[in-house]
Amino acid sequence: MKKPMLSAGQAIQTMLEQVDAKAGVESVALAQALDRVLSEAVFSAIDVPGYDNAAMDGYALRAAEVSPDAPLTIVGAALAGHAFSEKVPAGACVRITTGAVLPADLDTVVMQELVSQVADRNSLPAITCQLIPDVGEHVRKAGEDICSGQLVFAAGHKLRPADIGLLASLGFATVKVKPRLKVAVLSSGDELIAPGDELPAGKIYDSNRYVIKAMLQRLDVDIIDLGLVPDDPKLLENAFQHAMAEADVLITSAGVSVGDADYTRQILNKLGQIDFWQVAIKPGKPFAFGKLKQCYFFGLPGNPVAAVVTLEQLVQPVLRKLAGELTASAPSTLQAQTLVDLKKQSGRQDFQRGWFWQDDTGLKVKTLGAQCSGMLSSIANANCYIVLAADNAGVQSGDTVTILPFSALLR
Ligand SMILES: Nc1nc2c(c(=O)[nH]1)N[C@H]1C(S)=C(S)[C@@H](COP(=O)(O)OP(=O)(O)OC[C@H]3O[C@@H](n4cnc5c(N)ncnc54)[C@H](O)[C@@H]3O)O[C@H]1N2
Ligand code: MOO
Repeated sequence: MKKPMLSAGQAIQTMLEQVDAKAGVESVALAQALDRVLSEAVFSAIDVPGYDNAAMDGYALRAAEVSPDAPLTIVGAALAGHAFSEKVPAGACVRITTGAVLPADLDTVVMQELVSQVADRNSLPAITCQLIPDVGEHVRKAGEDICSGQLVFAAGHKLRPADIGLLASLGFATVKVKPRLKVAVLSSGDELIAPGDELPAGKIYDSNRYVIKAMLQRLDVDIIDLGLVPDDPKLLENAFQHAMAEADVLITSAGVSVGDADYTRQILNKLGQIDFWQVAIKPGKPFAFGKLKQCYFFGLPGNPVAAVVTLEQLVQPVLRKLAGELTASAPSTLQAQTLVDLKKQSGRQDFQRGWFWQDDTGLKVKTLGAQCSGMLSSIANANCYIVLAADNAGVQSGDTVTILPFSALLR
């Protein structure tokens, strides 16, 4: 009996169970660490801030000494980078700027806008406060952001821009990260012509390799471009051997369906193994996963939209695990009202391309023209998928549908 096709969830689960994060550690300069995945947990060696300091420009004083009738004599100034280290006598205060060390024995900062400049009984410059402050007001306490010894990031965290700033604030000049994945990419098909070349009749431009590489750039992997490979089993096998020697992953497009020139499966069987080659999604049914010894193989369908959808939905979570990223939670779906009818044949989970927006009554979504899996414009003009379950038989305008906003790979 024919084996039932895997659902998208089952396919992802099957692949995730079979892959382990790439081994190895690299030390990189912090300025080069954006989008890299931490290979070990990061703990802070210092308190941030390192000392009690002013959160406002104004006057540092003892809150208990503030009274409208008792001017506080200004005995000095504490500036950011220049502490006031003398003793502050009773009845006195210190001019202070934002970020300056709070002088010892003082507990509060009053904003300069809330004081009046006066003279004390010896005609020295002094202030009175218009309001009685709370103790500790406008003081940033040592360690209130991060304490020495605190876990800052777990191993597997992918560094975002603010994380780089945080690591700099903790004094890290370098960080230990996982090595980047090496991903080989090829397009196969005798009908393909490189963009820029003349287009003879009956040929098309290779778009898959370009969209695949662009999406992979968002994942911060090293790309090995194996180019355009014609439907020639020997040349395809050579390209696969090249990937096996140099890459952690090979991503191909086309050649995994049932066409006469679909050699990919034969070569995979010869050089490695195929785990599965069909998934019950539309577009994207002819999707193959396998192994070429140490190199993982993802065979994307040739139809351009199917290639994009399978790379984003099925391959992305596996690449993230291979890159050592912490297992991410399932992508967040939203509910929206469709403003168009949606046709659907039952059998496969459908990823229709849609455009969603918010209006006064909630989230709305519509499709933009035909949903053919050969039409890249359907995805280039979209910002989400409308996800219809395998057993859904169509949706009417006004119904509520599940949408999945595009992930970072497509934004
Ligand atoms: N009898 C059947 N025919 C097809 C089936 C099926 O189940 N039974 N599945 C269809 C589906 S679904 C898809 S998707 C395609 C995928 O087939 P392949 O992955 O083997 O790819 P090809 O047949 O070589 O190409 C399909 C289509 O995509 C164009 N293409 C291929 N590579 C590129 C590229 N790099 N850039 C732009 N466009 C590309 C190619 O010219 C074809 O038009 O099979 C269906 N057929
Ligand atoms: O994957 Mo195919 O593109 O479903 O039509």
